[in-house]
Amino acid sequence: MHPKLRYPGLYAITDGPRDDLLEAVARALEGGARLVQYRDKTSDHARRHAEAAALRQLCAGRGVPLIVNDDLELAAAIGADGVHLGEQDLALSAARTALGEQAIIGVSCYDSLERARELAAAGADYVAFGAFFPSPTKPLARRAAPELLRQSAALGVPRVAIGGITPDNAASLVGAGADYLAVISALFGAADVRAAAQTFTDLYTSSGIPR
Ligand SMILES: Cc1ncc(COP(=O)(O)OP(=O)(O)O)c(N)n1
Ligand SMILES: Cc1ncsc1CCOP(=O)(O)O
Ligand SMILES: [Mg+2]
Repeated sequence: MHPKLRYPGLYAITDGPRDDLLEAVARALEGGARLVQYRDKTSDHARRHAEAAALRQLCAGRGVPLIVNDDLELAAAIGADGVHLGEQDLALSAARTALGEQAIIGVSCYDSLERARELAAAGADYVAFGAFFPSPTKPLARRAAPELLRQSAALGVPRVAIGGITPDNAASLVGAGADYLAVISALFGAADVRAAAQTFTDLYTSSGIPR
């Protein structure tokens, strides 16, 4: 297990571009977010670099890892803790070579236990499944069943759940074994980001589930 992935909980994924990005992430951290992912699908390189660098500083000050979505070069340039890769992104082996052994490399496995087994064996630091629910951010995302979380318990790496997760449906995923709840809209779209984060965090601190 990667030493920086010892603490399960909320995995806050950004929904930018937005003017108050740093402020919003600061609130998510106050609400207990354990991991942050910078996810910005635009091609404004200068803004993306500046935002990612500022987030790195913010997260490092709280001892929370910052992961960059898709963009290995940006992750390396700002000294991020790691990168998240999907099936359309570069290969795990290329990212490992570029970022080194200490980097957190997470991979999307969608609804595939087979892909999770393969990538965990190849050195992925966490595997992500989903979408578990209809996602406002990615309406066409492939769907996965909570059973997958139970079936993947023996993989030996943390399992992340993503897709349409809200305070109302998250408990079932925690109960099925999700080590992290990756949330975009129900977190950064909330009127009170800190309170929303705290609600997800409380599912771990009050669940009594040993982690
Ligand atoms: C934690 C986490 N899980 C899944 C994804 C999705 O990755 P991907 O399939 O590459 O899709 P995009 O996010 O790049 O649109 C993720 N980013 N983070
Ligand atoms: C990136 C991604 N991959 C599967 S669903 C999703 C988006 C999750 O966002 P939301 O929490 O708003 O459903
Ligand atoms: Mg991707």
